[in-house]
Amino acid sequence: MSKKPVRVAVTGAAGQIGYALLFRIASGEMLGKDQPVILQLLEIPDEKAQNALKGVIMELEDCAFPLLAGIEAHSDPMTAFKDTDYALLVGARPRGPGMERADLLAANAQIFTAQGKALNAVASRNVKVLVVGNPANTNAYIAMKSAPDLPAKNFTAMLRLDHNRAASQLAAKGGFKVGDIKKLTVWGNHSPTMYADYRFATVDGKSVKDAINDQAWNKDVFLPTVGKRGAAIIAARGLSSAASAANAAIDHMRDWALGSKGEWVTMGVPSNGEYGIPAGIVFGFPVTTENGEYKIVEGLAIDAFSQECIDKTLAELQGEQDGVKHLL
Ligand SMILES: NC(=O)C1=CN([C@@H]2O[C@H](COP(=O)(O)OP(=O)(O)OC[C@H]3O[C@@H](n4cnc5c(N)ncnc54)[C@H](O)[C@@H]3O)[C@@H](O)[C@H]2O)C=CC1
Ligand SMILES: O=C([O-])CC(=O)C(=O)O
Repeated sequence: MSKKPVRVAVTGAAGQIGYALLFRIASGEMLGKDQPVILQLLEIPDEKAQNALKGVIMELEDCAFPLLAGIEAHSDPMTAFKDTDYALLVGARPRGPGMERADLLAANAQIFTAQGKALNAVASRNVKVLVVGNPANTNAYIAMKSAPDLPAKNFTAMLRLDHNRAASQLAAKGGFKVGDIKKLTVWGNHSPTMYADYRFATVDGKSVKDAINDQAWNKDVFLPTVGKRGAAIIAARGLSSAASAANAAIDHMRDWALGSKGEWVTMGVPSNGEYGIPAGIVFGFPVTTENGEYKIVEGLAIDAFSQECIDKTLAELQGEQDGVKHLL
């Protein structure tokens, strides 16, 4: 018997990431090739954006995806999020050249307050929320705090792009196949302060750190390259990353919904105090996922260098959180 369709809300559906994301959700890459989906698409109530959304919907129709059980266009989160099982909060202003993601805080914070409230009011009580719009960790925190009737653990932020970038850089450096790298993680904020950590990573059971054996490269090349990759793409393309961001969103949701089969993945999730991160801070952690739930990998040794990196990214997140206190 075929499965009952699930509802997937996507905001910013007519934007660049939306355009790289929706077709893959509709083709079953996110929730499985046997899972029908109803897309509930949100754009701002502006004629140009709504027209662009219409065009995207026409293209979705023209793909004749067998798993696409319905498409809705919305301009109000209260209708877009009705009964939704998954919510991908992409819609927000992207940064341009010379901006840091934190510069978007003021512009984007109100969006996530309103959308958190709407999720609280109308979404499925089990809704799985992924915040992509920047600054992603703090926006996820804002949405979570604005939705007190939903479980806090259902609000996550995207650090998977950083995780995938780190894997790709390591593969190039060590001559590994990217898919063979296990137990990699990125701690903290989706910003240049993030700490991509390959101390535990393995390829075929062997230590990646031992194989690379180059702390100067780690500190002076790898961490800045991964941390500033978003800016490098803006400098090259004139626009922020979109296809790779959509790909990471698919990876994040797929693993959360369908399980990581024992492998570590990175998700930005509200801390319960793990590794000394104060409860409630939405922080990148290594997690494993099973049966629709994620679990933070605990008990990892944190050396002095790692602690310094973690403290730095935490301090930045706490600063961002302080900056939005008045909205919550
Ligand atoms: N977490 C991550 O790893 C990454 C995050 N991003 C962020 O994702 C966000 C979206 O990026 P793009 O798609 O490139 O931007 P874009 O400007 O191409 O599209 C954003 C869309 O969101 C819509 N929008 C704005 N406010 C909205 C609201 N309140 N409700 C619904 N829709 C709304 C806009 O009309 C626009 O169509 C940006 O904040 C960007 O910085 C981008 C790449 C990676
Ligand atoms: O850098 C940006 O503004 C977009 C983004 O988050 C990324 O590519 O990591």
